[in-house]
Amino acid sequence: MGMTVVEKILARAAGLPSVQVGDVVEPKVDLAMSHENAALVINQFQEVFAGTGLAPKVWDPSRIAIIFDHRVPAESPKTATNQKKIREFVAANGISKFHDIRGDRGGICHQILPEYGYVRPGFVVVGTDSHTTSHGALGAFSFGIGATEMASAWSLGIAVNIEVPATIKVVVTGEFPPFVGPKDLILHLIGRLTAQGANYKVLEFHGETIRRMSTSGRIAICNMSVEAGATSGIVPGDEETVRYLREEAGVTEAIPCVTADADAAYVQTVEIDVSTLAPQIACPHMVDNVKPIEQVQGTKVQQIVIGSCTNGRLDDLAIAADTLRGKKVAEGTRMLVFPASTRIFAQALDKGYVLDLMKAGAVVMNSGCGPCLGVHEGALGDHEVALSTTNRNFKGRMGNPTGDVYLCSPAVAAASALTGVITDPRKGA
Ligand SMILES: CC(C)[C@H](C(=O)O)[C@@H](O)C(=O)O
Ligand code: SF4
Repeated sequence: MGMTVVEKILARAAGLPSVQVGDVVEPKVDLAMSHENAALVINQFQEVFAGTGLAPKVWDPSRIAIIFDHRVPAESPKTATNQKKIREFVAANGISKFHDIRGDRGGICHQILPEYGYVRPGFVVVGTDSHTTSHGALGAFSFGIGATEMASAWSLGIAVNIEVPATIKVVVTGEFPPFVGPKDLILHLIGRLTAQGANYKVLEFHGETIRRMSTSGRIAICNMSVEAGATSGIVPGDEETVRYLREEAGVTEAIPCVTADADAAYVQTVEIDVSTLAPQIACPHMVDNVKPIEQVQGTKVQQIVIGSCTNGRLDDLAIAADTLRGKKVAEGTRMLVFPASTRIFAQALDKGYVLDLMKAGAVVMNSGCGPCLGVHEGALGDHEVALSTTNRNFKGRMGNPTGDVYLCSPAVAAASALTGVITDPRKGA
């Protein structure tokens, strides 16, 4: 029997000729990522060595990545002290893939890993963040784990007790209509599968639409795969993956890609033709509460957010700038834009997008998680409504349990910024 991409990756990483769904394996980890919650991992890591008489030592400092992003710059002395503790640990252990609070190499972890070429096709990537699924966009098997599991990864270089997940094949065909894109595709898919529909499973993306899709779009769909409950999303590595890693991440060494066998077994196949897809909106307070825009247009919005690891890349900012250039954000609505990395921020400056957005009335914020999680900046007032390109709309997301968060594409967010109500971007075309 053939193997899926993830089965092949796990077999190689576990040193086995093959694996099957349900097998429990302990694959070697190629990259272990944390952000500010590395502080928790450090505590657990020290526990692992307590009483052994051995000095705590990470298995391979070149394979650990730590990125400050959730609370940058620190919003409180507590966060600043945590960051200080992590910085000291990084220095003491020689961890090289460290991204501190800096304007020249900062950003959200799920943007930094692809941007710096830290992730490659076929890698096993673990991260103490649920959206670690993002890196499936580069053909890696990449998933979120807890601080305790991460402490074992740091000490042993393996992911412990990994049950080989079943895989759902998602075949996407057709040409996106104008103002419809990868974000609408993934919202639609989550709506169809539901928030638990892919629990303990991998979403493996195929089809001509995926083959034509940029790495940015692939990151958006793999990023949100976890919102259907998936362990991970994965786009098997292809020419676009190699192009991205060479041209954008500057990778020079060979980039072998892992593909699925023709006779691989899938637990389910989902087919989507995007040529008739409308802009999709995830309504409060569940990501699977997805409706076509027709059903919610006209809803008044106080805060528009464009950014995050889902949609804070240059193509997303280009859509926003193209929509707002020479126009104004509606009175009574505020628009917050936060580029996913400082590199993207600099590119957006070069292209004039930042000035276009500022002149229109948007507030362009530093790169990081910003308002997405609701713990840093850009909180909602009581009973306010946000329309956001981020990936979660749970109660309290964006810092206020009485607020409502609607999720959408950059095209919808930008069109709505001009009107102050949820607006179909196709109408202005
Ligand atoms: C804070 C962090 C652990 C969390 C996650 O796991 O995803 C956050 O990034 C989020 O998006 O909710
Ligand atoms: S931008 Fe949002 S979803 Fe992404 S890692 Fe940060 S908090 Fe999580």
